[in-house]
Amino acid sequence: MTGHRCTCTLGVPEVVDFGGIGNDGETTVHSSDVLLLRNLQQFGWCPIRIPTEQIGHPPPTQQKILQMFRDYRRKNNSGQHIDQSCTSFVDDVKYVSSESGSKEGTVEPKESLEIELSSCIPTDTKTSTFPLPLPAQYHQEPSHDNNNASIKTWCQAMSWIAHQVCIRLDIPPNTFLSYHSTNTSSSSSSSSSSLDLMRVFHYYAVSVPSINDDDNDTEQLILGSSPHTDWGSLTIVWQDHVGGLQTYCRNCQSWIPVPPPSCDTASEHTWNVIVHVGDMASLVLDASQITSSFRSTESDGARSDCCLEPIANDSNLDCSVKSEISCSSSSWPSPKHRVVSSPLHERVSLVYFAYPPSNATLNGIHSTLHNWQPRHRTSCLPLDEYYLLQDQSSHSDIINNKNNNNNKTLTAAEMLTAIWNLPIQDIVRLKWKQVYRGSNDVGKNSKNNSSEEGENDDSGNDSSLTG
Ligand SMILES: O=C(O)CCC(=O)C(=O)O
Ligand SMILES: [Fe+2]
Repeated sequence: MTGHRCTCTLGVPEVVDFGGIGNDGETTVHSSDVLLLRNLQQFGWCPIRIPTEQIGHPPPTQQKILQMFRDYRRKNNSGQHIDQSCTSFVDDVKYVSSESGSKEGTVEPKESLEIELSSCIPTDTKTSTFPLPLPAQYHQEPSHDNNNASIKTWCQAMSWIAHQVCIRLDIPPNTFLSYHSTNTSSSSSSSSSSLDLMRVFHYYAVSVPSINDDDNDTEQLILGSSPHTDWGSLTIVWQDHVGGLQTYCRNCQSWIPVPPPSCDTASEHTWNVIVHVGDMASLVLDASQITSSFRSTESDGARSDCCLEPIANDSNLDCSVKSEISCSSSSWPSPKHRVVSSPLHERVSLVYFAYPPSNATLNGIHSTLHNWQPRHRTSCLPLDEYYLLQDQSSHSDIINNKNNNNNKTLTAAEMLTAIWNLPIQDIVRLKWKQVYRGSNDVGKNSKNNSSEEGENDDSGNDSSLTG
């Protein structure tokens, strides 16, 4: 499998253990929180270990997820894997048989199940809650005919983890994550339904016959997920022991495997997850404010090893130039990542995509987090690196003029300006339109859209990014 150890000075982020002693998660900042902060600032991702007893439900197993997919395929009367693109619902869970995330439109050899967080909230939670209740609600022993309940439990657990990350970093509520509201159907402007969703992936084992036997050096890579950054605020990934998730090290310009849990550590006693910084968080972040909250209790002995670099105050320095100099200081990069399919082993993962409140804007979140103008942000990641700011439509979509009404391609900087004051929900809807192919489906909220608005993705109601 391609990918090797990162040889540059950055190394890889150390695992953060949420089970450390004295963790009250509220007032005291502990060394594990400092490590979490440093990892996200420096690498844009961080492996986290959480004792199952904190979550109240064991992590999934590969076996359980594979059985689940067999069940859903049977329900969909489809024994097929890759050939035909289809989406269908079993209650709240959407089955997606194939998709593509690349501009080339290549079908990625995987299938997925998708659930929106708003479908997973216990019905007795009528008011907004923060953090979300632990998934005790679904604590019943999962059985084969109870797949949806298991998926909801996992989604709630992943959501809880995302909230814990924010609490530990002292990130203000309703910036990276929304207070939860069950009120998804309300059109009241004061209520903001959560856009968060979880996807369960099954990556097929795919091998490509070698064209030239002598050509041993040429590795045939099959990508279960093409290179991308995540659009939202935070992503939480649980992967099985097979591995295949890789992160691009912009420093040494190579793909680095994100170590999967070994069979030993992949026990029911521990959730091993990865947290990724998403594009929206990366774009709005002023690290200095959060860093300063860590500095304010410098006398705390547990934090004596805290040596966070102050954010560079050369904020007028051109971003791309800064990235040439160093991406190792507090920049909260949105990590580019991909999934390489194994020729031998099936792989499963849970991926929880967290978004800011749906009616927030990047501008508003930015103001809450700090008082800068966007062009003065200190992030050293060049704007071209954000997939949120790229048109990810396949070439054929662009040629067919489906997504780009006047054929004008915006630069990343123009795109940032175009989306800066848009409600997050409009940005997300536009992004899903770019990557979902093979059906009229518009991805997230498609079910809600069709029932509420009675129209498909050609709706004229969407904001346009085409200037
Ligand atoms: O399956 C994984 O490990 C990651 C998938 C991913 O990056 C994504 O769907 O955005
Ligand atoms: Fe991703």
